Amino acid sequence: MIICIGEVLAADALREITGLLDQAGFVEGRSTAGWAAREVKHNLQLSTKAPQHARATAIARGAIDNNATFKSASLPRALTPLLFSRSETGMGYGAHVDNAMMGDPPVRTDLAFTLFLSAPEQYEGGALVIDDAGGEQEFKLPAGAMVLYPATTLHRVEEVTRGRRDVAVGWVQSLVRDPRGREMLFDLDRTRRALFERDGKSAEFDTLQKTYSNLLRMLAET
Ligand SMILES: O=C(O)CCC(=O)C(=O)O
Ligand SMILES: [Fe+2]
Repeated sequence: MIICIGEVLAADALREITGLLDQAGFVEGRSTAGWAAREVKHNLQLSTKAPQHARATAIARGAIDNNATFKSASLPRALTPLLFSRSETGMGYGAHVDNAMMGDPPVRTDLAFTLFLSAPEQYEGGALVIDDAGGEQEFKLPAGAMVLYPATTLHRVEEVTRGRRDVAVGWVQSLVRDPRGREMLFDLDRTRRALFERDGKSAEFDTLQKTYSNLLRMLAET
């Protein structure tokens, strides 16, 4: 399941992050790629030691952690630190698969996300292309929007042919490892919320609520 979530970052949060990134120095992106992905990773990233990193992370994480759709779809158990990546003209990231485990303490990368920080009009090329069961799908979303996708896929970022593409990327270890389980819980969650919205706390809602909770109990690992 690949989902796009609009307006994860409000305009003021986006403005503050892009302001921070405009003042920051970026370093070669290769250092954080696995040994094979390194060959095809041609971008820049904000060093985690840069003074802007902590503030930009705090703003972005505040928005991501509070996003209801993100929580419902990913059921986060842990997130890796955010990576602020920049692709200038001529840069991109060839086809690769993300490392299964990242960070210290290690986070299992069940899901990956790209939070777009540049508006699509600011660059040409630079689409994130994800190769999933249905074929290749391209994503180039408005600034502040996110694509959340299985980290198990081969994916790439097309070369930027004009302008500059800034994004924040991260990975999620889900409470529910099996993507089929996550999808069922996501569907049930949306349905129980819609039913509650429509009819209030009905008997049907209570049953659905029970099913959601019991399925989560059955599938969640902590
Ligand atoms: O920039 C993106 O949209 C994705 C980058 C990526 O695939 C990665 O950092 O592993
Ligand atoms: Fe990747």
